[in-house]
Amino acid sequence: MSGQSHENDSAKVIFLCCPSLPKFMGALHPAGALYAQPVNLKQAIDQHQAFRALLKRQGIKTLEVSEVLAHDTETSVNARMDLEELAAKSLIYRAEPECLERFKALGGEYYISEEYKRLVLEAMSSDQLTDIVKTFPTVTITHSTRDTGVSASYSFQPLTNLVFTRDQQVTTRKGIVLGRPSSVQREHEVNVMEFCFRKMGFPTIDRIPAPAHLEGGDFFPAGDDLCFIGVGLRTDMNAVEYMLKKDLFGTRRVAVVRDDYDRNQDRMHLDCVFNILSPDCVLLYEDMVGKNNPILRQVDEYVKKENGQYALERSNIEFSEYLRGEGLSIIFIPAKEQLQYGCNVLNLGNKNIVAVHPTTARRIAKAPCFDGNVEFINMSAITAMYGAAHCASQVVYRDVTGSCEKWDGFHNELDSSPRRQVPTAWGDYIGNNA
Ligand SMILES: NC(=O)NCCC[C@H](N)C(=O)O
Repeated sequence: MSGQSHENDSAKVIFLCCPSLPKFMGALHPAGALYAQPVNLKQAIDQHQAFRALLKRQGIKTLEVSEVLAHDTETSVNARMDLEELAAKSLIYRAEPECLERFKALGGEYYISEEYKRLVLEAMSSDQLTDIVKTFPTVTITHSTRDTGVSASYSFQPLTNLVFTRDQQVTTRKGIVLGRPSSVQREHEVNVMEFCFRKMGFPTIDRIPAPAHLEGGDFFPAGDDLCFIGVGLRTDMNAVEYMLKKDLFGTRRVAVVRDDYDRNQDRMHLDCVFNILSPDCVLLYEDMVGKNNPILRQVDEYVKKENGQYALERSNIEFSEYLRGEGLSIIFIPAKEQLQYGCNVLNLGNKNIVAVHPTTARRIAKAPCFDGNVEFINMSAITAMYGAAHCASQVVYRDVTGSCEKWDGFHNELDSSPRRQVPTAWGDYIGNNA
């Protein structure tokens, strides 16, 4: 059970990840962790909590990664063992290479063995296991001449960007497709999200294979007929071709929005420069518009043929021209607002927009083409990490009927769509907002 047809359909279930220990580690060196600026962790946590509370007020079920990892582990041995298994894959024991032979000769192999690791993990609390999953520690053992006979040093590959739950996957009409991030700092995030989806009863339908790269911030659903996928700094054409070939987008047309020239971290994903506010109104970064613009985006449109295969139908269409051709009105976002995540709004459905830039919020609210509601939320400590409301949320289920009903997850009588079934595990989930 997962899927979304249009960015403006009513969001029902959103995966989030509250900033925590990995963020603390990332804040030690912001640039190395793919952050824009130094990060105040307390502010990031408070702002993220406010974001979650806003979603809850709108009747949306939010599933938080750490809570999901720990969910049921006190009452279900199966859940506990699954988490231990994931932690075992995230914790690496190794011997200092130059000591290896001597280490073995002295019988030290046990201390880097799977057996010892399992013993260690079995005794840990769920919170400890969750921290292991999120920080990916490597423990390097050397031989010591005293006490226990071994000495440890530590290094980590913390999941410093897991807060941006948008990016590890895309949720299309067909369901969740696991991605493959471009940045080495983000490569372990996908397995953690996969674990969470499976645990909460949201099956994934495929996974982008190497060497292709796909990040969720590049994807927008725009109805049964059309979706958008950005190709540039993060997502590549290999991934798009894979998705087209396996019909993972599920729409008749796929608009590939090419960023051939810009490829800038400030505009790393499509959701940094574009967004969908309603069936007929979009946001677009103003300074990339125009055929002669040095950072223009161009659209190649693929159309599904009678044989079920996609074929390239039109190419090199300037992005704003393409949008207008689709009958969409455009609200242009100036550079200053784009840099502060003006475009990175979250559409909760039925034209309910969460905006993180106050001027952009007002710009949308007064635009003649927009007749929905805008709520402003301060996410400055999250934008310091190069993302905002859209990046920090993965909508895994949107209701096509447009219902604004609060959904409890146990049943949804309005949903008659054959491609969606009532979820299993997450209906019982006791999160902060249950
Ligand atoms: N969809 C998005 O634009 N996500 C933001 C990701 C920010 C993160 N620091 C990154 O560079 O990957």
